[in-house]
Amino acid sequence: MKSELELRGVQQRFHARDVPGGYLTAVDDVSFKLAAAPPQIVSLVGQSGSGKSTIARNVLGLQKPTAGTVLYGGKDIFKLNRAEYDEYRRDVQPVFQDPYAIFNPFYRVDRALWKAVKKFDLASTRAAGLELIEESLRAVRLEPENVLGRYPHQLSGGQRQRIMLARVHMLRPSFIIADEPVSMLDAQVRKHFLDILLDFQREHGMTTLFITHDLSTVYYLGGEVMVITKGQLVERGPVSTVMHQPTHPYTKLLLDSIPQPDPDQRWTTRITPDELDHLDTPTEATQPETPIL
Ligand SMILES: Nc1ncnc2c1ncn2[C@@H]1O[C@H](COP(=O)(O)OP(=O)(O)OP(=O)(O)O)[C@@H](O)[C@H]1O
Repeated sequence: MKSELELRGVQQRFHARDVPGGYLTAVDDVSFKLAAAPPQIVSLVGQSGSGKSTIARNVLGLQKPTAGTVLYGGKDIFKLNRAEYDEYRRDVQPVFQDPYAIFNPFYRVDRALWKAVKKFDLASTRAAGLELIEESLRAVRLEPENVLGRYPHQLSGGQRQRIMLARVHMLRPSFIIADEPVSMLDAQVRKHFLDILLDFQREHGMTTLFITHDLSTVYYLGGEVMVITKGQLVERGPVSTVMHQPTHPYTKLLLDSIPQPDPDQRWTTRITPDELDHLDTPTEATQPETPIL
C-alpha cells in the first residue's frame, strides 16, 4: 500500500469546435496531495462543468492528462509496471454516482462481490469468500439475506450504492475516489452513505476524495475541502475555516448561493381549505403573488 496520491500540475484539454482556439481546458494546472495516513476526507467542490469528474478520471487513470502527472507512491501512474499497476488498481477504488451502470443487469449482484474475491484472491475457499462478503455487507448496514441472490433492478439505488461500498470494504483500499456518489439519493439514504464513508475513515483508515457540488454534504463530512472553478483550484483548507472565512470570491459566491433558513422570517400567508382544493389543478390560483413574506 502506497502512502500518497498526488496531482502535479495536471492539465486536461479537450477538443471543442465551438470554443475559440478549438479546445477547452477542463483542468488547469491542478496540484494537490492526498495522504493515506492519517486517513482523511477531502472534498472537491465546484459547480457543474468545473472539472471535478475529469480530475476523478485523471486520478483513477481513466484519462491521461494532457500535461502534468498523477503520482501514486511517487510514481507516474501511467508508467507503472504490471505489479505496481495491480497494486494501484486495488489500492485506489472508485465509487460513482450511478452504480446501476456498473452492474450487469443479467447477473445477480453477488457477482460483483465474487469477482472482487476472485480477482484479488481475497479468500482461499468458497465458505471463506461468502463469510467475507457477508461481513462486508453488514459493515455497510445491509442484511446479506436481503440482497444476495437479487438482480440490480430489484434493489434500491441506495442499496446498490452500498453494495459498491461493500466491495470497497472487502478490498480495504487506502484511497476512495467518490464522484458525486450521493446526488441521486434522498436525504436519509445519503446520510447513511456518508456515515459509512466516515466509518471507513475512522475504523479502516481509508482516505476519501469526495467529489460534489453540494456544500451541505461537504459540511456534514468535515475534514478538508478544495474549491474548484473553471478547472482551477482556488482554495483548500479545513471545512470549518473555508466555510466560515472563505478567502476566494468564488467560494464566497458558492456559500452565498446556499439558501439560509431565517428564524426571524415567518410564513404569514394563510392557506385556506378552499385553496388546498385547488392544488391539484396547476392554475394561477396555486401561485399566490407573495407566497412567503
Ligand atoms: N471527453 C470530453 N470531451 C470534451 N469535453 C469534455 C470531456 N469531458 C469533459 N469535458 C468538458 O470538460 C469540462 C469539465 O467537465 P467535468 O465533467 O469534469 O465537470 P464537472 O465539474 O464534473 O461537472 P458535473 O458536476 O456536471 O459532472 C466541461 O466543460 C465538459 O463539457
